[in-house]
Amino acid sequence: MPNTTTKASGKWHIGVIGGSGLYEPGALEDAQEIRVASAFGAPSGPITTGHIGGVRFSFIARHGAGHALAPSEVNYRANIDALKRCGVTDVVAISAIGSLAEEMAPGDFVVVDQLIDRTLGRARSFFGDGIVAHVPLADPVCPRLSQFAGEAAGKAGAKVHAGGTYVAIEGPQFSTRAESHMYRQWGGQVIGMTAMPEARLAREAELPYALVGMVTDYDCWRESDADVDVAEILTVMRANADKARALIAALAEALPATRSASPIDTVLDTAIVSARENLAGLGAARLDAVAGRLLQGLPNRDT
Ligand SMILES: CSC[C@H]1O[C@H](OP(=O)(O)O)[C@H](O)[C@@H]1O
Ligand SMILES: Nc1ncnc2[nH]cnc12
Repeated sequence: MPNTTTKASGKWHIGVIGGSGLYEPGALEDAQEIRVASAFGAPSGPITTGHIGGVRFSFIARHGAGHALAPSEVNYRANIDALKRCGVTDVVAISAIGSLAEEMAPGDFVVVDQLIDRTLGRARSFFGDGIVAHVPLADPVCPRLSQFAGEAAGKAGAKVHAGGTYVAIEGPQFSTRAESHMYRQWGGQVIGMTAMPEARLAREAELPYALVGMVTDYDCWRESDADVDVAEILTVMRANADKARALIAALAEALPATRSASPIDTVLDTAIVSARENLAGLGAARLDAVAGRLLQGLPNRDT
């Protein structure tokens, strides 16, 4: 189902990336499961696409069916590229997160607004191979989409924190106690293993990105609390999965009828520094979705 929406249509098409414990999106009208090939390798799995009200949603489970992919094994580029190929206009990611802040308690939802990247060696850019792009990332999430996602989380019955700095660690091990204390000193409020490079790549693909984290634990900094373990995370996530699906449904209602342009839609206009003639070169072939807007009309030297 390539490119069923263009941003020019004024219609929302929300890509949802479901994290730990959220492997399917809930009821979508006329739901279809599709396999989308990406030039960047295999996405985590099929995409389920359908409508809620007038809004199209396309859902991918980040860790794949049966949670087969570790955070370092997720092909973040393929997932974002595949969503873009479906015609997604905006991406909402839903994640399990640990809390580094007393007031963000297990069960609460946090609409993340800043990220600290401690991941190592993950493919973090679509560009290279002759095409150099430097997108701005000062504010790595879209404030407009985050606002709607936060409203939707509230309507779904969650206690919502508007804003929070997420520390993305490589994992798969949880943090040491010293690291956990250090991240708190850095100003980290929540912690996870997947928001980077996902947010970077969404920005490069000109997709506004929002991240709603569901707090599952207090990591290992809090003396009165047991140290985080997976069983604890999955118990809280299972209890919250219905709320996450309700959030998706509420988002369809929270969005205005028409999608107006976002500055993120055209961020590549001023980010690509390589000579324009290089855009038709070798590296451009696989950028047909991510940077297709800029490549249209250029001769393709690969064919
Ligand atoms: C299953 S526990 C740790 C795992 O959960 C979070 O995943 P996601 O962000 O996809 O919900 C965390 O980042 C770790 O990958
Ligand atoms: N404490 C934690 N550290 C890293 N990722 C997590 N995901 C959920 N809880 C986490």
